[in-house]
Amino acid sequence: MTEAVVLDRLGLQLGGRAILRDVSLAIGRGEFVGVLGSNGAGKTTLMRALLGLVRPSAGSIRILGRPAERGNIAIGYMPQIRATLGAVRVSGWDFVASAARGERWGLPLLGAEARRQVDGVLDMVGARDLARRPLNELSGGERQRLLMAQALLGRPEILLLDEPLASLDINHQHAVVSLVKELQRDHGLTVLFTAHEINPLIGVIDRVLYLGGGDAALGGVDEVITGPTLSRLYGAPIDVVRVDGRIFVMAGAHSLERDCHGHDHGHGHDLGGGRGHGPYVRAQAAGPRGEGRSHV
Ligand SMILES: Nc1ncnc2c1ncn2[C@@H]1O[C@H](COP(=O)(O)OP(=O)(O)OP(=O)(O)O)[C@@H](O)[C@H]1O
Repeated sequence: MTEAVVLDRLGLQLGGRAILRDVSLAIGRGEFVGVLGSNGAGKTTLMRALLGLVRPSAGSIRILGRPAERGNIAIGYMPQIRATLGAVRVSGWDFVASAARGERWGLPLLGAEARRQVDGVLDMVGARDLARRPLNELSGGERQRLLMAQALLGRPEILLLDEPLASLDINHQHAVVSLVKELQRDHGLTVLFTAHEINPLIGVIDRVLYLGGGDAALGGVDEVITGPTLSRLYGAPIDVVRVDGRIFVMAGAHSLERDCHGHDHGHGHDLGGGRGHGPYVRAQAAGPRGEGRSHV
C-alpha cells in the first residue's frame, strides 16, 4: 500500500457549516505536501479530521489503509504555536518529555527507555543543547524545534505540522523548512505542512494542497497555483504573479497570502474561502465520484 492518506468524497462540517464538500484525493507515503488556503479555509479542520478529532459528515478518510481514528500513533501532530508557550518556565527537555506521558507541562519521571526516546527525538531536530534551557528563554524558531521533537515522539510515519512558520522571520522559516525536509527524506515521513505563503516551500514540497470555498486542489505548484485554479477556489478573480522565482497570489492590488498572514491581527482578506459569509461561486460540478475536482 503506497498511500498515506486517502480522502473519498469527504465532507467536513463544524457547527452545521460545511468546511469541505465532496473532496477526493490521495497523498502517497513519503510525500511532502504543503497545505495552503486563506484563513478559515479548513486547513486545521482537515488535520483534526485526519487525527480522528472531527468526524466526516460525508465520505471517508483512510490513514495508511485504515479509517481515521483518535489516538493513532502513526501520526505526529504539531498544533499551531500558542503565545502562552513563551510563559512556560520548564526546560525544553521537560516540555518534550511531558508529551511522552501524555501530560501537558508536568515534570514527568520517566524510565530509561522513555528518556532515551526523548533524547532521540531531540537529536532528530538537533535540539539536545537547546533543551537544557527554559522554554521562556527560547526564540520562536527554537521553540518550534522542540514542538517538532514532541510531534516525533513515538516515531510516527505521518507528520502533521500546523503553521510551523507562523511568526518566524525568514531565516528561521528557512531553518524550519530545511529541518522538515531532512526529516522527511531521512526517515521516509509523509508530511502535511500548512502555511500562508507558498514561497518558503517552493522547491521543497512534492505537491501543494490548496483549500478554498469548501473544495480542494492537489498537484504540483505550477499546476495548482494558477489564476484559474485559485479563482475557482476563492470564488473571485485571482492573478498569480511570478517575480524572481517567487510567487505572489493577488486579488486586485492585494497580495492575498501576505495580507492573510496573521489571523491574530485580524486584517486578512477573506474572499469567502470557507468561512461561509463571502459571496463565492461554487466550483463546477464534480464527476460522478468527484474525480477531477480535488485534483488538477
Ligand atoms: N467549533 C466550531 N464551530 C463552527 N465553526 C468553527 C468551529 N471551529 C472552527 N470553525 C470555523 O471553521 C472554519 C475553518 O477553520 P480552520 O481553523 O480549519 O481554518 P484554517 O484554514 O486552519 O484557518 P487559519 O489559516 O486561520 O488557521 C473557520 O471559518 C472557523 O471559524
